[in-house]
Amino acid sequence: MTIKAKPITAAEFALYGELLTPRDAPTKMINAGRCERHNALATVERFGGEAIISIFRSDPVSLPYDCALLERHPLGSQAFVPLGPDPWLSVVAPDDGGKPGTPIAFIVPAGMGVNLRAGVWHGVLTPLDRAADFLVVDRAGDGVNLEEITIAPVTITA
Ligand SMILES: NC(=O)N[C@@H](O)C(=O)O
Ligand code: NI
Repeated sequence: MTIKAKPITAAEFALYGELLTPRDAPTKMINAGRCERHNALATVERFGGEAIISIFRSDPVSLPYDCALLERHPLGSQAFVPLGPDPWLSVVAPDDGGKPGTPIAFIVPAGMGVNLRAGVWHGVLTPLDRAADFLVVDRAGDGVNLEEITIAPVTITA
């Protein structure tokens, strides 16, 4: 199967999570009016455990990219915020009776993050073309919070 990567939109991503990017208008001004607070773009879901903040320093992939490994975190959400200047690839898939359905590949613009809600099938982190660092907020603690599945490779094209 081949799928074409498409620009991410809040509406199309809404089934899977939220976009982490400033809104059209700030929630409020803070710091004596010098700073816009774009508040609560997403919430950190966790079932037990605690929310942690990590940095993922990842090698890149390039398009066309054969995606064969999907995963989900049933006990917590997972947010990725790029620390570098490049666009990146976010692959998600609907749940189809406990298995991933047809994946969807989104191109996320430079500087924009995403929050994946708990239990959402996704491809592991995929910077595009250049290695990149991401700030990651997710859940650590007891229980199995990583379910991986190998699928028939899906070729993701530009
Ligand atoms: N396994 C891990 O920490 N990373 C994945 O969850 C990922 O989505 O990249
Ligand atoms: Ni993950």
